[in-house]
Amino acid sequence: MTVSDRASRGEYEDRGGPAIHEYLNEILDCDWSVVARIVSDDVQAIESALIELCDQSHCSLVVTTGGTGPAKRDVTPEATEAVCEKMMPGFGELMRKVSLEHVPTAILSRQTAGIRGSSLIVNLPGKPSAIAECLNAVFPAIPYCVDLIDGPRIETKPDRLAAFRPKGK
Ligand SMILES: Nc1ncnc2c1ncn2[C@@H]1O[C@H](COP(=O)(O)OP(=O)(O)OP(=O)(O)O)[C@@H](O)[C@H]1O
Ligand SMILES: Nc1nc2c(c(=O)[nH]1)N[C@H]1C(S)=C(S)[C@@H](COP(=O)(O)O)O[C@H]1N2
Repeated sequence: MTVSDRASRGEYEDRGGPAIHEYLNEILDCDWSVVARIVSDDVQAIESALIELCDQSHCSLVVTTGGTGPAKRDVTPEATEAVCEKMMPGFGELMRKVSLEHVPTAILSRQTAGIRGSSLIVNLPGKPSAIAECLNAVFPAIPYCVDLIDGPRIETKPDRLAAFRPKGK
């Protein structure tokens, strides 16, 4: 799900959504399908889209890109927190840590993650290059997280990205 005023108005081509799709295609080794959405930096629009993806489309993983910074219209973390029952702050902590190896402004992202029902929502910054950088860091823990919330079994291509399940299976 792309959160961007300009991409939602068609002022520039959305490169974030396709980058998430391409990343997941490259690492996943199970049946899956994508539900793509582009919304403006509007808290109500973001919340409604997140609720729809989790409750109606039953997405086990919802990846957002954009709207995580300090600017007035950056409200993706607030919308995420509003729709989640549980926050998963470790995701944001790790993604900021690895992003700092790429840009000194990594600390400006308030990206977080949380659980709504059997769905995991993960925020990424808007820069398309941030997508693989952040997902490479947190994805090893995502399949087990989704197991724990009674989502479907997610398998990855081990030569591309090894999922870690503490019980080994
Ligand atoms: N979905 C996207 N596709 C392509 N480039 C993007 C996308 N989102 C962000 N970018 C690029 O990353 C920069 C920083 O992203 P940010 O989310 O802060 O956008 P912004 O300046 O708040 O504007 P907008 O919300 O209109 O995208 C943008 O200025 C743009 O160059
Ligand atoms: N990996 C990575 N993280 C990043 C960036 C980036 O280019 N790469 N940009 C930073 C900057 S400049 C900002 S302002 C914040 C918030 O970006 P967003 O508002 O597009 O979500 O993410 C930060 N995190």
